[in-house]
Amino acid sequence: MSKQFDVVVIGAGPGGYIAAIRAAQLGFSVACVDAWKNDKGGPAPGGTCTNVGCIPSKALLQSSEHYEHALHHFGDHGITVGEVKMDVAKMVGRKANVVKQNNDGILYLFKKNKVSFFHGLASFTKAVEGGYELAVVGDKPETLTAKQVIIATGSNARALPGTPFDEEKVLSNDGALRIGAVPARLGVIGSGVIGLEMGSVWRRLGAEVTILEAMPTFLGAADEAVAKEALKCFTKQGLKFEFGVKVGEIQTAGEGVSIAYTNAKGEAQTLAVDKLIISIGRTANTNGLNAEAVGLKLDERGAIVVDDECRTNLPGVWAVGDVVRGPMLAHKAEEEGVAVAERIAGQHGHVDFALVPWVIYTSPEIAWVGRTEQQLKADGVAYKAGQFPFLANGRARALGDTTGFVKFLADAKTDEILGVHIVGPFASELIAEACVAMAFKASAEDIARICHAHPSLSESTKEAALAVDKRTLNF
Ligand SMILES: Cc1cc2nc3c(=O)[nH]c(=O)nc-3n(C[C@H](O)[C@H](O)[C@H](O)COP(=O)(O)OP(=O)(O)OC[C@H]3O[C@@H](n4cnc5c(N)ncnc54)[C@H](O)[C@@H]3O)c2cc1C
Ligand SMILES: NC(=O)c1ccc[n+]([C@@H]2O[C@H](COP(=O)([O-])OP(=O)(O)OC[C@H]3O[C@@H](n4cnc5c(N)ncnc54)[C@H](O)[C@@H]3O)[C@@H](O)[C@H]2O)c1
Repeated sequence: MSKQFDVVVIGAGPGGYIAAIRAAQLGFSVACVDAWKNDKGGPAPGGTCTNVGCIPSKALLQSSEHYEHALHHFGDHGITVGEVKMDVAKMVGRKANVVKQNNDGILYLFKKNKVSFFHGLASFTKAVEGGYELAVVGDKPETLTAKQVIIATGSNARALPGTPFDEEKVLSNDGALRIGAVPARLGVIGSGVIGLEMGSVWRRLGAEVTILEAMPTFLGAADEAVAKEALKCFTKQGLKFEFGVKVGEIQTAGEGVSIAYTNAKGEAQTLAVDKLIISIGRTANTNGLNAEAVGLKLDERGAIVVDDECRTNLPGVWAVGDVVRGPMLAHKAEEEGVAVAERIAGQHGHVDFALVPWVIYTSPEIAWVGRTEQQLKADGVAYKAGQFPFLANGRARALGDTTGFVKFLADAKTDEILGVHIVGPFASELIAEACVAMAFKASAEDIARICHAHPSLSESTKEAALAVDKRTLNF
């Protein structure tokens, strides 16, 4: 006997669990099915983000940053500590607890919002009158029928051809978060977000980290000035980069890992490391959905084809998050999940893809929203730029972190803010003001006229807005 719901959500990552909660808030009967298993085989809702992504990576970044401060920066504050040691097992255990708190939090939210949760793999069996039938294979097999289906099945790490992840020596994001002891030499392929965040964690803990990147330049999606400043800082910290490389054979026989590659000059090189993280992007995950049973359309890269409003080619079937086009970010998945639930309810769900912020949680942090200077040039937009360094900010000096700057880009004629780019302390938090301002189509002058608390890092945002009109007060 099948269990009937108005809405069945497949996947309980940030896209899925948020869509399920919003749909329940709107009065629908909702089920959410998720296959993720914790170490004991039990449910672990939250998807990649909670289990092997956003949350655990930030837990390790925090622990390793504390360690680095104790080693190198406490002395500046007059603090002497005894021998500083890192218990990696304890750090990883703390991370596991943080993850579990988030898993439990989602189960609690499902209960609170009366979302029925099923632990298992959901697949389409057939289209039925007014909806779809789905099979759940898991602890307890179930058959569900749904008038509307929201697919939020996320993504998987992309492997290099011929080099599968063994999670012992060749690590995806999953293995990179579970390393049990600091490797003496860590290799990373790909200088994107995961490479920088995970490379930073293990570098702080004492590994010699070498990052091999195929592109000739660093962080092509970021504003060039930000990328330049960040690269300078990371290099000073000891991360080693090689750009413009072509990775060849990777050997794991014997001790460690050996990576053959050609450098930017075309010279054959070999990198020998103890562990290797491969972070070269992710691919949409539709494994196990049985898309063929209902004729769900995928693109050539395996992502579900959707329109701007997350509608698939099938009536009543929607898809959100990493499994569809667009940036693979948790907050983008969440926004799409909310918008889809609202559209199902006949409301005007809306996501402004131009205003999805990016944050890289390194030290310095990197954050931006809107267009970069190079994009504005390419688009032929006349703009004004204003920049303010944290070096001139009193709070940053008191914190002991004066790296980086805030940069504003505003329309030359109307002064509307077109992009805000931050590299420096708490960029992840500061960027929210720029998101709000841009959502309300604020001008740089609007920000410049707003009273910001003193002393605060956010004064640098105001000063960068003033700099657009060449009238900074503290620089
Ligand atoms: C190391 C790392 C760090 C990251 N850090 C950040 C960050 O700081 N900020 C940020 O915004 N983004 C970050 N991301 C990206 C973020 O994790 C993803 O964008 C986000 O998780 C996508 O959410 P989603 O709901 O689309 O999919 P996912 O979170 O991948 O969830 C999909 C869920 O669906 C389940 N599933 C799949 N198929 C089925 C099926 N057939 N039946 C049942 N269940 C199924 C999966 O088991 C999984 O639980 C990070 C990613 C990684 C790898
Ligand atoms: N803070 C965050 O928001 C955060 C953190 C981690 C991950 N994520 C998400 O997860 C996604 C995946 O992260 P990622 O770091 O794997 O991907 P990425 O797209 O950020 O970076 C991949 C990098 O690998 C390089 N590359 C690709 N193929 C290569 C090859 N064969 N040899 C050498 N270099 C190669 C690319 O040029 C690129 O610089 C991110 O795009 C992001 O959406 C977000």
